[in-house]
Amino acid sequence: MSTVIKGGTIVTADTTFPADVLIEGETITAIGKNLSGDKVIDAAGCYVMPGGIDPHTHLEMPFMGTHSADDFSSGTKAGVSGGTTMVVDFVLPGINESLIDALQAWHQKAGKAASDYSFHMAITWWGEQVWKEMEEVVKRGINTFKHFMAYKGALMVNDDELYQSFLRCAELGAMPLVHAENGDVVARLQQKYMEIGTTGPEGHAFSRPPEVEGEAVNRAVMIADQAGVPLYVVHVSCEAAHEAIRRARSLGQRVFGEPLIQHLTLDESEYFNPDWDHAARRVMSPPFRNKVNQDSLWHGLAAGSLQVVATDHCAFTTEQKRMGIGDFTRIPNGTGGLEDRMPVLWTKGVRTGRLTMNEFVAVTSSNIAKILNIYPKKGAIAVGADADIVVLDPKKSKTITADKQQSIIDYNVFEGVEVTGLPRYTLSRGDVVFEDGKVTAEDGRGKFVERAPSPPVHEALSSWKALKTPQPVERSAENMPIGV
Ligand SMILES: NC(=O)NCCC(=O)O
Ligand SMILES: [Zn+2]
Ligand SMILES: [Zn+2]
Repeated sequence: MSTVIKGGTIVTADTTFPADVLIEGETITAIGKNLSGDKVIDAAGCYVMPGGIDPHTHLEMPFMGTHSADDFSSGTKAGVSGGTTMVVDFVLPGINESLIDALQAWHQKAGKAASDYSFHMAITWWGEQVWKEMEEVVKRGINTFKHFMAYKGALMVNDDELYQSFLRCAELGAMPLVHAENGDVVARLQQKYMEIGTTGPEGHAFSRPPEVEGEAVNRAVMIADQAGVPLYVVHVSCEAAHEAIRRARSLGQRVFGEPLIQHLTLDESEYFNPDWDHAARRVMSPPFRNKVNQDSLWHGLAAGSLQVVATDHCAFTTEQKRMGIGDFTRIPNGTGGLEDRMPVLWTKGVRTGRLTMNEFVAVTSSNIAKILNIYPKKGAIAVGADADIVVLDPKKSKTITADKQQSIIDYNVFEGVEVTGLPRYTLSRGDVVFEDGKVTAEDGRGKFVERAPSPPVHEALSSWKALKTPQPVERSAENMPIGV
């Protein structure tokens, strides 16, 4: 069966032009004028763009004594409602747990995904077993390893572990990711604010100032440079972190930065709300920042010093958040956003002139597809690409409300925000998975996307580092001290 998307304007990361798109099976097979197919999707007045890729989600993740509430079913359905057709989730092995066992457990959970997915592997502990298993993980289609520089006593790894793991990534053609915050200082600041009686959600923000993030990004950048490996910094929230990335890139280092839609559009005043629930629902790490930091992130997207907009979707219900009444350090960290990332970014970015439509496509799909080495199978409207497509109607509006969302939590951090520019249709590998405001995708239709190691940036950096490695000085006998 073939499908043709007719009458729309194609928007890619590079260009914009009117054309129809023909899909046969799961793949785009032609792009041009006056195409015909068995089934017609009307895209008149719409933009036809690659489906979004959200490279940072935590679905059904065990964390802080509970589990994130959205699973691979509700999470991917939230995604397709907002035009996102692929998520990349984090496999989180327990301490001393085999990476391969943890990977199998995540495959099990992801069995109900309604759209495609892939995984990053987290390095939560270090030892010979981890070093060995990293190779097998790469063979199983994962080319990214995540490191937490925060969450002391739980997920955090130290600098020596980071360096060893980064070296291993360099050998395997994989890329390290970091959650960059100085976990030791955060732990002390948490203690300080609890001791002086700041027990509410605002204490979470006070204990994670931009400086602790900036320091950690600088450290990770230095370690990656010494290990000779590219680096991807997740949830970049402030100028201090952005500045470290910008500087590294200006020095020729291969460093990528990922702001979240939450940090781009919500600010720290949320934590000063007198309603405890309101403030706690917005507790995430790093916390929301002030407007100056927000502006820095927008500028980075426009300038290209930041490349990707993600969500870090890690949703907890109000009841779960209340685990931290009287002690902000126990509020499960995380917020939702999978359904809202694309509409909010279109509304606050493209409609305001902060981003072009092509930049929108770049930061929501194409750039991350290249970084993850799955381009142009994903992240492209091109012959041969998977037919993961969003038909975005720039006139369609809604007011975001938890009552109508796919996510199973009981609130939405974007509650009341009016968005204009919504999917008319979302297609995943040729199937219409969202249409007319309704999700039509079935659980379990999503496929695991394997990602091969050694993307071009990795290869280039390895060659350059090999060329630049300091060499021993060859000394002849007459230049050596005599009789020693
Ligand atoms: N970001 C957050 O607060 N929760 C999810 C885990 C993480 O990414 O740090
Ligand atoms: Zn994180
Ligand atoms: Zn995360």
